[in-house]
Amino acid sequence: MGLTGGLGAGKSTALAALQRLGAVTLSTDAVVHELYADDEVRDLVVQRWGPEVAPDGVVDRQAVARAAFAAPEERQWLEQLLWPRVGARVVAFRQAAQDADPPPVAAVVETPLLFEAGMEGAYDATVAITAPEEVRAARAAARGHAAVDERASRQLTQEEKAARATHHVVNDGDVAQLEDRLAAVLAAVTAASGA
Ligand SMILES: CC(C)(COP(=O)(O)OP(=O)(O)OC[C@H]1O[C@@H](n2cnc3c(N)ncnc32)[C@H](O)[C@@H]1O)[C@@H](O)C(=O)NCCC(=O)NCCS
Ligand SMILES: Nc1ncnc2c1ncn2[C@@H]1O[C@H](COP(=O)(O)OP(=O)(O)OP(=O)(O)O)[C@@H](O)[C@H]1O
Repeated sequence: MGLTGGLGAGKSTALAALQRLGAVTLSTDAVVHELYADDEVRDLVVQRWGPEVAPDGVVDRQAVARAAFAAPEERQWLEQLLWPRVGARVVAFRQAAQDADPPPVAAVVETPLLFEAGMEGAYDATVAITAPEEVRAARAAARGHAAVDERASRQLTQEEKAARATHHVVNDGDVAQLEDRLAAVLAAVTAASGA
């Protein structure tokens, strides 16, 4: 299953809840973070944007975000560098889930740009997590991400994500409520796949 949602909607919180419910999970944001520890990736971003994006040889993601969201072609360059590498990790994760005995309840991949990247066809079902705009904006602001407006403008709106997804979960209560709603989604997905 593919899981998505806007900035600060609660994707990571939902992914953790799904893991508690017995799913195996992968966060593509976490994969991206790991990829920056790869020397090849680090050297390529330094070649493009200069040593200030990796002070002391360690990639500073805030600095990368500022450089990447400064212009569409910079963002595109970064996405073209990272997405194939992320894709390879997703394929390996799904293969491992398929080979597991006993099989997990579900294999869930969190992908913020699931629909924007045209990846939805790769999943049997998709779920969009949304939250009331004011809650989401406050949570996103508390994260202190660089280039929040630029990230948001590269994404579909919450309404569009919800309309495209097989399942839509509103994260407007506490974490226990979110988990209950996700349990219902898991039950529906499992029933639909005949598992
Ligand atoms: C720009 C980077 C360095 C910022 O790192 P940072 O630690 O500040 O943020 P993090 O990676 O945790 O992402 C937080 C959120 O930002 C948003 N975001 C990330 N990349 C993008 C993007 N290319 N376009 C729009 N929004 C994005 C997502 O909503 C994501 O959940 C990093 O996100 C990155 O390398 N992005 C490019 C790769 C990508 O497209 N990742 C998305 C998943 S494959
Ligand atoms: N139902 C909830 N109740 C209380 N706090 C929540 C709830 N859902 C999420 N949060 C909090 O809101 C913040 C953002 O949630 P989370 O990290 O899950 O969102 P995200 O969509 O993955 O964000 P990002 O786009 O920044 O990666 C976190 O600090 C999280 O603990």
